[in-house]
Amino acid sequence: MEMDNKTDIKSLYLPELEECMRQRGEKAFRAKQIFQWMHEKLVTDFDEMTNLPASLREKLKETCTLTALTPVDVKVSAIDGTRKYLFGLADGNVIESVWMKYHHGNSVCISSQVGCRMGCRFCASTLDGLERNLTPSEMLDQIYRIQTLTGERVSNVVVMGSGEPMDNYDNLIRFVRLLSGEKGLNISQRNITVSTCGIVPGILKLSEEDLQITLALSLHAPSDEVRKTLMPIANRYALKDVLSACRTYFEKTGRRLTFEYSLVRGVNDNLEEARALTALIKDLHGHVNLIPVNPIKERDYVQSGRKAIEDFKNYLEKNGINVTIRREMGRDINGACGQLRKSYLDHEKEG
Ligand SMILES: C[S@@+](CC[C@H](N)C(=O)[O-])C[C@H]1O[C@@H](n2cnc3c(N)ncnc32)[C@H](O)[C@@H]1O
Ligand code: SF4
Repeated sequence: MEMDNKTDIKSLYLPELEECMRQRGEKAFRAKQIFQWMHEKLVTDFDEMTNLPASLREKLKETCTLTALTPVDVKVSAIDGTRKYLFGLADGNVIESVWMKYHHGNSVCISSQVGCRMGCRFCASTLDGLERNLTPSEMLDQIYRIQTLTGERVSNVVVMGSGEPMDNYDNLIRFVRLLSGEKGLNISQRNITVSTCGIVPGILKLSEEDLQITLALSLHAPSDEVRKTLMPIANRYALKDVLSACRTYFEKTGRRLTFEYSLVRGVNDNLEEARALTALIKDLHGHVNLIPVNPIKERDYVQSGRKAIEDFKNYLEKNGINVTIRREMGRDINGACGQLRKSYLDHEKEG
């Protein structure tokens, strides 16, 4: 966890931080104090760590970084209070995160990479490719900053913002363990969902981690043929292998799966596809989340009509599949994931 030869201490597990303190000639209990300042009190500056001697704070400033994202912009939905944050990173990159209020608590959707290299056809996050992976501390700090800015506790986290989490695997795992750790925000692993476009080795590895998180698979089509037209990753991993990996995840963890299915008019939304989808996942005990595709100006995909969406849902339901239509949160604030960042970058280029 070295950045510019400085240690990214917010990405360290407690025993690693203790070792880091020992190397600097400090007592191990200092690590506990610092860990608490970072992960419970959510401070953004070493000078706020008031129970540390000034000399240690200076030493930390010289040799360590304390990741703290800077809010660049926030859009608040007049419809449902959803907030979309644009955060600046230390290297000048920007990322977006979303805060949503549900009756069961507050949920944050975080980005796992700056951009994405997976190239899904309807997704704004991938239009400029992948810039870089986010560090564990940059993933955590999206939640920490939002909790501080809203003043409200976050109880659910979904890794469904820009980026493919399995393409940043080690940082993702560290992030999940720090976020759910007893000495951090202590968010239950059952309230953490990781969404993937279907990277088979990543899913299999995740099933061995002894984690209780929910796995969401971006399925989007019941056949390789249609899936390939929407998601280039389908050329690498066949559906039968992706679903077999999902089955392994379910068997190893006991966690029910979520299948995301973005409905695109005339592409994947007819009843023939609903039938094929039912056959494909029937014995996987999963839950289908239908997402009316959110059109982006760079592509010409169109959202399915209300009736087609309802018919699709009813077909699945009648055939024993647990299904919901995703409520469109923050419809009025540049909806699709990656779009706020994209319009910010385009504006910067023009300016
Ligand atoms: C942005 S991705 C991030 C997580 C991961 N990379 C994945 O693909 O599952 C989260 C979900 O949003 C969906 N998505 C992306 N762009 C969308 C759009 N314009 N309309 C509807 N859903 C979209 C993706 O297909 C995926 O199911
Ligand atoms: S849908 Fe997910 S994997 Fe596909 S380009 Fe967007 S962020 Fe990447």
